[in-house]
Amino acid sequence: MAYRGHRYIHAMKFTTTFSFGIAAKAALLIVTLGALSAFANWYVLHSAQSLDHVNRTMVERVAPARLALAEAKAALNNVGLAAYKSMAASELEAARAASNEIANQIAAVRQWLHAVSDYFPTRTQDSDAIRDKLRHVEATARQIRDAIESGDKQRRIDEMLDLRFEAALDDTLAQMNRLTNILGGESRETLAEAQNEQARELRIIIAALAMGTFLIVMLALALAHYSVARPLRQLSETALRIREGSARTFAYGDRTLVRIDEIGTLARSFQSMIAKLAAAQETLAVQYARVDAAINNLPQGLCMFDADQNLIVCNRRYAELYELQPEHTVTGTPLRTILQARHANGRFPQAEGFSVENRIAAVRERKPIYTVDELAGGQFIAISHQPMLDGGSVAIHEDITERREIDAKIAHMAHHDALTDLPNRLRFREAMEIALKGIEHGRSVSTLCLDLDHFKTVNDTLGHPVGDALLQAVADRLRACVRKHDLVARLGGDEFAIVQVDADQPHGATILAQRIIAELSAPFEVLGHQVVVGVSIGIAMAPGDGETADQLIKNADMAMYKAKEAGRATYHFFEPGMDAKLQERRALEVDLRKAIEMDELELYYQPLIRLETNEISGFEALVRWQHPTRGTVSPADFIPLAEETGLIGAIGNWVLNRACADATAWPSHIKVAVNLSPLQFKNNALVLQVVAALGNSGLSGQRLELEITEAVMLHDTDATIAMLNDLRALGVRISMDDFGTGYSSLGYLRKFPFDKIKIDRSFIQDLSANPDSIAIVRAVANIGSALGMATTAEGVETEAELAQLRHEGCTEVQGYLFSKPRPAKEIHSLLARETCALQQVAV
Ligand SMILES: Nc1nc2c(ncn2[C@@H]2O[C@@H]3COP(=O)(O)O[C@H]4[C@@H](O)[C@H](n5cnc6c(=O)[nH]c(N)nc65)O[C@@H]4COP(=O)(O)O[C@H]3[C@H]2O)c(=O)[nH]1
Repeated sequence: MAYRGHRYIHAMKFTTTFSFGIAAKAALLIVTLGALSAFANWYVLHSAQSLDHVNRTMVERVAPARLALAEAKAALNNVGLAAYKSMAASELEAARAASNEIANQIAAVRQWLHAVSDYFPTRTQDSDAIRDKLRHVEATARQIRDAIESGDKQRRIDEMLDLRFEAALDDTLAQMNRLTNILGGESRETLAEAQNEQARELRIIIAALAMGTFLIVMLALALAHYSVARPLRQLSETALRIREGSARTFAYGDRTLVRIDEIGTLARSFQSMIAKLAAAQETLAVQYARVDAAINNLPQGLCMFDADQNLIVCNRRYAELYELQPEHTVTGTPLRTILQARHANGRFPQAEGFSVENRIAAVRERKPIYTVDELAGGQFIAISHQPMLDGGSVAIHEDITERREIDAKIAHMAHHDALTDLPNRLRFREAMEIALKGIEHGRSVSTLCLDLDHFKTVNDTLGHPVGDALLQAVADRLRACVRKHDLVARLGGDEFAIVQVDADQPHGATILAQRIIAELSAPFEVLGHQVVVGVSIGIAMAPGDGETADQLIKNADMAMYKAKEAGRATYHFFEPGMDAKLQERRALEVDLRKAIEMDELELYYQPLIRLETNEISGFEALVRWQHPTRGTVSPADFIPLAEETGLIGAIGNWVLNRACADATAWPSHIKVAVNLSPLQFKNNALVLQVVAALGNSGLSGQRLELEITEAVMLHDTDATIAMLNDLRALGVRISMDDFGTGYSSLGYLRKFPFDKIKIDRSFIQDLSANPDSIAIVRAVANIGSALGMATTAEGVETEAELAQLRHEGCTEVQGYLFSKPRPAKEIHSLLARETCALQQVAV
């Protein structure tokens, strides 16, 4: 707006200045012509007046001259002669006066003659003749006066006067009269001639003036043409070239540009405007090139149509997307032609309801359109079509095929477990909700929650890759177990769930659970390992056990825990009241955390008896939890919970430190045995923790015994053995605990030279009833003896068991027969009375 205003003011200024200049020049011309005309008039008038004046002068002067001469003659006639003749004094005076008068009159006549000579050069001769006569008259008059003055020459004067003076006067007068007459006539002629001459001169002057004016006008016109019209034409041509866009500079030389008038100003304005336009065009060209590059490099197709649905512009991607030929992307191509071309080459949606006419009609409605076209080959194009203010439209076409695939993949990932590709918890919940809607129509829905038995051990011992492969294998078997419309999901870890619909309940869920247990109980071959796991299944049925997905999942989960408690590899239906147990477990976890913080844990010690000497060789540290309200909580209850929740690390380290510290108060030959969870071996700092416990307490490494289970040996064996060797290097003894309950691989005994093998309590309790147990105990005792390892029998409760174990070659025993685990403060009294007690059982 400011720019426009500026231009307008500039134009006004120019117009005003230019008009003023032209007007000033025209006025100057008119004034010049007027002045010339006025001068001509004045000159003509002046000339006429001069002639008239001459004429009048001549007439005026001839008359007095003539009169003067006549009077002189009369004076001479009347006075002069008589006076001269008488010579009377008075008369002489009169004669002198008359003579002076004659001289005066002659002077007047001479002046007249002078004027005649001036104005009538043709009469100069006549004038000269009269002058001669006058000289003669004068001479005569002088002689007479001289004669009068002398008085001697009276006679001669008479003679002279009589004869010559009169004659001279008459002759002179006659001449003058003749000349006067001639002059009168000549004066008129001359005047007429002069007037004619003046008229002729006037005509010439006027003609000259006219010619001059014409020339001036022509000159002015030429000048105007040269200085105004021509530059204006140049400017107009330049303006035209500017309009056509071909003007790059003001192409008419420097002369116009350096002019200091309005044309110069205008030309310079044009020059500046052209320069600015050129710069603007250059900028525009650069910007256009950029925009063009940007448009053509857009990953989306772009097209613009005018109000008549003719193509204004489209980019390369648009042509590529629809495989359009170059002739279809030419500006002006109708939308219909383009759509028809797309239709013909198969780049238009083939689905029902899609047609060229429909699409044209939709565009014509001038409303935004957002649509996704599915093209042949499964390609999806998202189209965003926007009407423009000028009636046209602009559209963006984007190939979203890949994005849709990614979206689908993301959606799949959001709803599926990456490891097994089974639906995840989210998807399972959704499926449950959908299934539950069918309850109103009499459909049955049951939820089965599955948890693998011993999976944790597999994972901890064989490593995650085996655990993962096992989960995948489990998923495959589960898929094979269910019907098409049932859904198997992995909820996380080793937890799976199934929603079973339209089955005859509870029979259907029972059959399914039994089938799954049977399938999953069969050994798995994973990554070169044969793995045996079981599964515990909890079942909840809608609507009796819950009407919402969350309720059913929660209740099936509780039932599953019940199945685990029931001995694993079994299933359990949800029953009211189970909820409380789960709550109980959670409460226990919270309390355990608190217990660690509040130092509520305590160590009890159970003696180990060396059969060779019947003496206490050491004590096994067994953790106890003195709960303010629950009383003493057994480690069998909270150690698995601590392992599941990761609290075992803190508990294990506390036990280690406490046991070492307590043992320092015992006799120096008494050892202390500490249980280590397999999970503690996952911590690389275990060796350091042991060093710290020994260092802090001052206990010798030889007095510390670490009990590990077979599970420790299953996991990352090399690293574990390295750790065990490091511990051994501290002087610490390593025992294999609970031998016989796990895989009982004799290979472990070869891999690491344990100091002791502890035979699990279950074999001891079976000794009397089960001959196999005796054989196992004997074999272990023999192996221990062969490998130089001590063998400790756990859970010895009876004399018979003791005798049998002694017989079989066990080197050490532990059990209630000797003592239950006792608090640390009782160790000394236990040691004091050991001798007599052991004397009794040693028999
Ligand atoms: N019926 C019967 N039981 C006997 C007899 N003699 C000993 N016991 C019990 O057998 C268990 C021996 O410990 P374990 O096999 O290492 O089994 C332990 C051990 O695996 C674990 N545990 C205990 N304390 C710790 C600990 O500090 N750290 C770790 N990691 N585990 C521990 O808890 C398990 C159970 O510990 P406790 O309840 O103290 O149970 C102890 C002990 O009280 C007997 O004659 N008859």
